[in-house]
Amino acid sequence: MDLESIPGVGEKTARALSALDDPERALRTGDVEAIATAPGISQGRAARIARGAIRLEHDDPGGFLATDRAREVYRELLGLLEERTVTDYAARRLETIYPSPRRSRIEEVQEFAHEALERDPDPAVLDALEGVQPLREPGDVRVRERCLATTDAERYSEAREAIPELSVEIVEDAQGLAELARGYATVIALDDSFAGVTLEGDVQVRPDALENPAEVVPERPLAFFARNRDRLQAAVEVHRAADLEPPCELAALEDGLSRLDEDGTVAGDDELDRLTTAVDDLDAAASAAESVANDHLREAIREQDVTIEGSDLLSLVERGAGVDSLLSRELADEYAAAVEAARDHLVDALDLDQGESEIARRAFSDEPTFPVERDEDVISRLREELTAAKERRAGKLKRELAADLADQRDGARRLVRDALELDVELAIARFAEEYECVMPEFAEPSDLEGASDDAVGFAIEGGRSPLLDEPLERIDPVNYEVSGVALLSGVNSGGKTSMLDLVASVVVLAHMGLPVPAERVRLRRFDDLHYHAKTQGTLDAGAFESTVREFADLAEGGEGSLVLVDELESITEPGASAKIIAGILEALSENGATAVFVSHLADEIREMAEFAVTVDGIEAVGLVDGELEVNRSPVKDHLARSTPELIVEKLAGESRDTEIAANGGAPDGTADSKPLFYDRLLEKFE
Ligand SMILES: Nc1ncnc2c1ncn2[C@@H]1O[C@H](COP(=O)(O)OP(=O)(O)OP(=O)(O)O)[C@@H](O)[C@H]1O
Repeated sequence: MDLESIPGVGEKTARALSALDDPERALRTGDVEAIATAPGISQGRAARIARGAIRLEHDDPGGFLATDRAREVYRELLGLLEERTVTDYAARRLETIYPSPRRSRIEEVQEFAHEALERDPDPAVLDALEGVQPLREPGDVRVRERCLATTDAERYSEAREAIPELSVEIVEDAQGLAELARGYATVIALDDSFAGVTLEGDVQVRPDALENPAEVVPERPLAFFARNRDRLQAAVEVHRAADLEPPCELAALEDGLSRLDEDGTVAGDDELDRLTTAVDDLDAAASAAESVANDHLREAIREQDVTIEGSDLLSLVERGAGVDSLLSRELADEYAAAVEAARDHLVDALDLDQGESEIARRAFSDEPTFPVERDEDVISRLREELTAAKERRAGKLKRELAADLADQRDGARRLVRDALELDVELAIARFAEEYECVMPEFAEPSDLEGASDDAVGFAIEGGRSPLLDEPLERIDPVNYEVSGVALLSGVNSGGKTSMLDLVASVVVLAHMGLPVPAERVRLRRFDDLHYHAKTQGTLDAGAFESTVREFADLAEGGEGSLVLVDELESITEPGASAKIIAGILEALSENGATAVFVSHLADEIREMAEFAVTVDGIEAVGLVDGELEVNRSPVKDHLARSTPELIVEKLAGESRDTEIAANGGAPDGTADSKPLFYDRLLEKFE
């Protein structure tokens, strides 16, 4: 894919994108999180780039949302969908779903949405999703106890490049290797020439090391799993809770993860734990062993009566001998017992094996001294021995675990991706469930050929606007169908604006490829949506001029457009408004656009227009306790009575009833002049 051909992607961004692991996959699947890992690309920009790539793929000219209000409606709908995601990934991914005029794009998302509607937003799945996040690449791994060695300068550079986790050292000869082995637990020699050389310490000759980095640094593959352990675990739980088909063997992955600590070390191995504890506790255990011996000896000396002949004492003193000699002469057995207790303590406390015990026992000499002291050299040797054993064990376990997990890496990536995609699907499923949505039916132009008279613009049955603040059960489902151009009249607060919001929401969601909040919706595929909200107050001359200009553009290219306009008359004086609106409607009608204009001047506009413009009406069916009772579904071809007319009608009716009551049953027209007045007003409305 030529990245620069994506709308909105210039040379610099293309370069940033090509730094991604698999830019095409990220763009094709709308993986905003992955795109946003490219240098200098924010999440918002990543979503725009993903939308650009989709537009390129579907040859979509863009610009479906042609006005501010249309864009606002899209944002609000997107907000409602995003509210229903658990992960940030899903929220960002939803931003790549936008209204498109292209059939191929709509059908692509529809296919996804159909699958989404099959999903069950089980709370256990939503809970498990809380822990899922896109996988992180492990940071720099440094392994200090192992090094690579070579005599060759070229090989040295190669090694540094291939295995940056380890130090690489240049050596002259086997002597150099031996020196290195003193500083590192393991030395890996890269040159063939060292084959057969035997040296003290763990020195391995592996000329193939650079080709098998995972064997030399199992820490590398393990770091990926260690860094992402909790995320992977959460993704496993999502698959279980949602009963999803897993892309890898869950039990094997879980087993591998359970053997891994977050810092990349292998967990749950008794031998490694024993060695680690022994190294950590060595000093403390040696001190405790000394105390055991000294307490023992002190006790023994205290209880012993030491009898010594004068001549012996004299010879001892003359030889300058100390109490040690006395100990060896008089308390040899007690001393031997005390030292034995110290040795046993050290071996037991550190849980040493036979070879280690042999070294440990030498830490306390048979030569009597008081107080008893450990031999530091022996303790150091023991420490080296234990540390080397620990490293060997850890290395072996890491290599085994890395080999077990190596095959799981791709599966693990899929596992997390599938879990995150499920969140996107569940958000759509929850939206559809909460707003009782259905998939809309698109009437393709071919379906309409030869049937242009009853060609549908849109037809909504039982629709409920998701933009209304009311809870769903308080919203009356409405029906409305328009083909061509229509005026929508109606009582104040009858729901005209809400109707336009509903039409816009349904059309936007349908062109996103998503389900719509209605019992049934049929519509044609539109090229763009021009939704003009009600302007607050009269526009000044400049703003008025620019609005008229906008409509001039519309009048030029309205075929395929859906135009929704709310009370355009407020832009100027009523008389002028009616004329302008009539002119706009004529042009739109000639161009074959679909349009709904909400207006209180429907009657006047109809008179001005040079074609038979349809006027639909949202009517009050009566007044209940001073409140209008409204039939919120517009009546086709029917100018709705205005609220004042309804009130006058009500007053006329009431005063007639009062008169009848006063005259004992029949109105005579003499008792009161009010009914006459109300009737006169009513006549004006006819
Ligand atoms: N379908 C519906 N079900 C329930 N309530 C609704 C419905 N449609 C509108 N309403 C309620 O009626 C109120 C007024 O609606 P809306 O603003 O759409 O009326 P309007 O006819 O455009 O009013 P105006 O003539 O003053 O511009 C809304 O705030 C909403 O609470």
